[in-house]
Amino acid sequence: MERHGQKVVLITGCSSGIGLRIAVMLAEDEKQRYHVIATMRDLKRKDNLVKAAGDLYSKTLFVAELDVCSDESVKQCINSIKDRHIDILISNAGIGLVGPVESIPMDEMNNVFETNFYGSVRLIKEVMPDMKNRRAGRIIVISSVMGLQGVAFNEVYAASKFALEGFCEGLAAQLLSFNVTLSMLEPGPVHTEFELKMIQGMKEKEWPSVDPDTVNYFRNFYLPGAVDIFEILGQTPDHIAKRTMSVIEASNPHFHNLTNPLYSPILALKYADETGCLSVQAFYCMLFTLRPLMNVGMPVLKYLTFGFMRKWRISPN
Ligand SMILES: NC(=O)C1=CN([C@@H]2O[C@H](COP(=O)(O)OP(=O)(O)OC[C@H]3O[C@@H](n4cnc5c(N)ncnc54)[C@H](OP(=O)(O)O)[C@@H]3O)[C@@H](O)[C@H]2O)C=CC1
Ligand SMILES: CC1=C(/C=C/C(C)=C/C=C/C(C)=C/C=O)C(C)(C)CCC1
Repeated sequence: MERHGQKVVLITGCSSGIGLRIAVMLAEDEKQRYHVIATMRDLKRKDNLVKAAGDLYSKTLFVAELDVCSDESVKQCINSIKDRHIDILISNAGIGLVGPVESIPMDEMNNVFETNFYGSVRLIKEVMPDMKNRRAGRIIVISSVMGLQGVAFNEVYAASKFALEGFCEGLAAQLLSFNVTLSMLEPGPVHTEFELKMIQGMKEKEWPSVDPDTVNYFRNFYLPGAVDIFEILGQTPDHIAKRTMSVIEASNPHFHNLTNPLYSPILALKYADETGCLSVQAFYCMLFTLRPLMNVGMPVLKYLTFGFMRKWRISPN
């Protein structure tokens, strides 16, 4: 187990998607600068990762069990690492939740917060004191554009990522005095199992306790819109992994790291108008009246964004 001179990186949620790709990309580093501890809550799901790592498995990439929802599992995993020494922590594990709010049981909402918000907090709390002591370390949190901008029918997921953004914004300032950097990655749509669960899994679902208008808006407006957004803006896990690598390698990493410039016009609406009316109205129009235009492509979305800004007499700068 070669570790000498290598940076120890711990990543959560590596059984699939973004976590898997980040783990493999770091393990493949030509200069072998990273000792990657790729964790997952269920080791029975490690086959895809092991296959993707190939010869690097047990050389630069190691697999360990870690469930971000369990104090015991987090402690056990961190205690199993030599001197508990982690140079780079990548908090990636997360789950989505889509659908009309009135149909979602409170325990499902709790589970999203327990995983996306408390899962990252639990991990950071366990690793940060050692980083502070050593006056060195890097923490990267995979947030989402939905941590900066709410999206209809994703209210609870967005709330969990907003919570994470708020928590980390405070912490990032505190950590600077300990020479520890904290950076958020805010991807837009990425083609992973997450997409399948958030879109495909929703198509056949019944909503017996929800009024027919809301079901109609969800099925016939939101879902086709989300399909378009994934088609037009969707990135690959490889793209997110490359961006993560550049944050790791930056001498002064940024706090926010939006991975998808095509999503920027949507976010610009929010920052252009402090009353919030512009983005709420624009989202309303994009969802209910203008969605068919979106599959003409992103230039249309950009045009619409600036159109709204002109209408509201707001300058883009
Ligand atoms: N895909 C997208 O469009 C976007 C995703 N993101 C964020 O990216 C991150 C990764 O998602 P992505 O790769 O797309 O989706 P995947 O569903 O492919 O991966 C999610 C990973 O998180 C793991 N996970 C879930 N719960 C736990 C837990 N309690 N403990 C440890 N691991 C857990 C899953 O493990 P298991 O296999 O056991 O379920 C899986 O490995 C998430 O935080 C997500 O919110 C952000 C923006 C866009
Ligand atoms: C932008 C936009 C929409 C959908 C956005 C989606 C679906 C974004 C998904 C982001 C993801 C998956 C982030 C993960 O963390 C709507 C509602 C169709 C209305 C028109 C504008």
